[in-house]
Amino acid sequence: MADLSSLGLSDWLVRQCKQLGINKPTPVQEQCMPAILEGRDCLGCAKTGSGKTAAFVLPVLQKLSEDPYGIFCLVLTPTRELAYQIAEQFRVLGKPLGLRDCIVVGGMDMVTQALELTNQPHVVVATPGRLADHIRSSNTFSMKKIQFLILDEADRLLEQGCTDFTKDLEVILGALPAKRQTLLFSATLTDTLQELKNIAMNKPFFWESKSETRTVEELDQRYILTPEKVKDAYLVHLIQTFTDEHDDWSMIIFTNTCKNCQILTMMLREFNFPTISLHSMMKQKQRFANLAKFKASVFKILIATDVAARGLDIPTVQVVINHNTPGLPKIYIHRVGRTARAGRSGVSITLVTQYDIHLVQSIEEQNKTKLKEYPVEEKEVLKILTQVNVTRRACEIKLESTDFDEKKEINKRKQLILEGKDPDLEAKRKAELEKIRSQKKKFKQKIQETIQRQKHGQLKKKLTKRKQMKKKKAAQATA
Ligand SMILES: Nc1ncnc2c1ncn2[C@@H]1O[C@H](COP(=O)(O)OP(=O)(O)OP(=O)(O)O)[C@@H](O)[C@H]1O
Repeated sequence: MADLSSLGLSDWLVRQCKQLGINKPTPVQEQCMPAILEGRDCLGCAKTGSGKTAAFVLPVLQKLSEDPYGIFCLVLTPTRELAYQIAEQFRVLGKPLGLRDCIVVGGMDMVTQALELTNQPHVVVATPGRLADHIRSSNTFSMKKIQFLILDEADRLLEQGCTDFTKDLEVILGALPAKRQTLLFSATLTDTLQELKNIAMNKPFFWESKSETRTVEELDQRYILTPEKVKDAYLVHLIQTFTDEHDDWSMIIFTNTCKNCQILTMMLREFNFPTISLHSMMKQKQRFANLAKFKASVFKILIATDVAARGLDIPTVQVVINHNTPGLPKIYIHRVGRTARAGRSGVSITLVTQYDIHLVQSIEEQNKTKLKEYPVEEKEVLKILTQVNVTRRACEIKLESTDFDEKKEINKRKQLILEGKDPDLEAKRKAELEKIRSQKKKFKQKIQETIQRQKHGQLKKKLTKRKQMKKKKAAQATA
């Protein structure tokens, strides 16, 4: 295996890596870094926890040290917490350069970000929505000279859907030079490969880890079959047994909605489990504070929605529990990838109800691995069933009394005001965007229908003509 200096990194950068415990390159780093240093676009698809962040941070810092200017590099990532994590890696590794970075994410003060952007930082790490807002609303900074555009978790940034980033990415790409290096990384790239290649300008270098499975060998993937109504009792029992059998541990529990996240946190606290939550209905400062407390092991259990499913690198996490079975195999891969990172071992346990069997089958099929059953004494679970369900119900009632849903709207408005935006104007803008989208959709449908009608018409004409020809031939034959 090559070493970091033979891959083209200067001594100062190799020394920085060693300080971080990065002594030998991982496969994705060994394969992708030389191509990036040669100036090529690159698509890197490697398993969770395999060092994809350093695979792009290191070559960017190497190139920046040869020609320091700002804005040199733009990194886009789907969540705010990931943006902070990536910026931290740039900062620590790029310290000898006096690296100036700027984090541009939602939920934080826009004016402060705008001032930082005007200082032309070397590296900008952003979530697409907020950066697009800055581009739309001001021309006090330019990205026309950037050398690198990086899409971390690229498939998530490019996927179409209700929360897609498409509009914002179009605005951002319009503000970048065509002549640049484009690097795209993710653990689940291949299903959107063509779209990814469209973004990457010139014959990208493509590398993906050879193994058939997307999850690492060190990950022990388990499941528990449980009726929906008994699921929470299994969860409490799992945490209790884990607490009894281990001293130094921490776990992430993924669930499907912000409300469930809130209720499960309240419920587990009733059982004196040190639990904290992370979801998109929380104020941004609270999200960062909770994540910091979990990373510092002040709380051992983090209950999160999929806002935490990708990229977060927290070495102490030994267990990931899926309180709900993820709807897509790739969500499963990213969730369980929060443990068993950088060669460490880890366990994932998915609570599978009678409604989720088909989901587990598609996870096993796509990931080419069989989940093994996790042994649990069912009678032990049934002993606490009533207590758990009563506690959960009490938490639900308590949450309802706080108007959690209405609070969502109030929070959103407050957040917008904090960010220096007018909530009513935002609501109007969103409504207009929605209207344009639905008009575009109707227009597309109309075109499709017209094409279908034309095809149908042409087909009809052909059939009539064929019939007439047949009749003519028949008449000639009888004449
Ligand atoms: N060459 C290396 N040797 C040892 N540890 C490394 C090396 N490169 C990165 N790491 C460490 O491995 C951990 C995981 O790295 P990173 O977060 O970049 O993984 P990833 O591939 O981006 O994972 P995900 O797909 O979940 O985002 C980090 O703590 C990082 O510091």
